[in-house]
Amino acid sequence: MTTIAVVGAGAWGTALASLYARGGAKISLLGRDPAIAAAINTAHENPRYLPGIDLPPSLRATIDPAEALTGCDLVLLVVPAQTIAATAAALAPHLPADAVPVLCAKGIERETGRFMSELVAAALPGRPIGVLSGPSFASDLARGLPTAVTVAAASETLADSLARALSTETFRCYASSDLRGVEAGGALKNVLALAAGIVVGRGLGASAQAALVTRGFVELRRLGEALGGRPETLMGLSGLGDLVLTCSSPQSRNFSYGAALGRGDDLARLKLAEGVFTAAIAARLARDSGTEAPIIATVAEVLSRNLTIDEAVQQLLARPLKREVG
Ligand SMILES: NC(=O)C1=CN([C@@H]2O[C@H](COP(=O)(O)OP(=O)(O)OC[C@H]3O[C@@H](n4cnc5c(N)ncnc54)[C@H](O)[C@@H]3O)[C@@H](O)[C@H]2O)C=CC1
Ligand SMILES: O=C(CO)COP(=O)(O)O
Repeated sequence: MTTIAVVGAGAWGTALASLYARGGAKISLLGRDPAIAAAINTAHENPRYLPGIDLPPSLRATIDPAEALTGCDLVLLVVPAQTIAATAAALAPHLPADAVPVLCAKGIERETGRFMSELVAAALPGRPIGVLSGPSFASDLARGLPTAVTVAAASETLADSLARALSTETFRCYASSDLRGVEAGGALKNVLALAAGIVVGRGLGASAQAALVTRGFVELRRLGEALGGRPETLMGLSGLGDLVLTCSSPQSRNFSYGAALGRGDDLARLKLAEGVFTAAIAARLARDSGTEAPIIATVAEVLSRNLTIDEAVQQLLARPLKREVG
């Protein structure tokens, strides 16, 4: 049986760990906050990140890396994208030599433009790497609702074996060897979910929302390909699938952040919205690769307060007319 360690006791890490604990797997959950670990172990709830959701009593959380990581075959890294490099480096001394890191964060390092797999390859050299990404809300997964995602690794054999090890009766993992395509889709959809939220929060209507998602997908596909992803991956669960989910539901924190921005609400107390950190670097990668990505560029400008939302809408509508395809 595969022994799994989950690093990060936030919403997604807790949901994944509870899924595997329910399935009877050998699983440990590594957090940072002793109060949250204690609540998971005794009240079987994560009151901060998954309030009101019953966790399996067999799930054990700890804040001790050695306790969580000793003997693990797979280590799921489920911390915010901008902290992945530091987290991987801190884990290195505790990780068994043959443990495979599986990245579950969605983002691009904002200062360098490096993808999560590049950061982890540098911090944990010589290890094969997996990526898990796709349309999957933590609260859905934690409640045992059916969910399907993509699990990628450069080697097809490893991707197949990771997909087998990480699938359960309710969680279906499709294998892929397109690591970059899976990572690009997950990172870019967050920026587009911010845009969809802005459209809804500003009251621009369902027609504008559909146009935004469709043209947003064109950008995700174009830029994803320019960054090395395969078109079929970008049209799959980790690209189109996750874009559709997060651009249409207030359950998405990126969508909600965009909606708050669109309404002019206070942003201070909102939850993690990874797109906020990815937007500017995604816009820069588009510019550097000569890829047309006006929605992504506009989101970056709005977030940095260089454009108001009304100016942004006007600018997008005033772009020269063009053929839809080509
Ligand atoms: N929540 C969801 O439905 C899904 C989230 N994800 C991705 O998973 C990643 C994590 O998201 P969530 O768990 O939802 O976020 P969260 O905000 O619920 O939890 C983040 C966790 O990371 C820890 N953390 C924060 N800063 C840290 C640092 N500097 N070093 C180490 N740990 C740190 C926090 O203590 C917390 O346990 C994100 O990249 C997100 O896009 C992917 C799929 C679904
Ligand atoms: O990635 C997710 C669902 O697949 C979660 O989306 P948010 O981070 O926007 O909540």
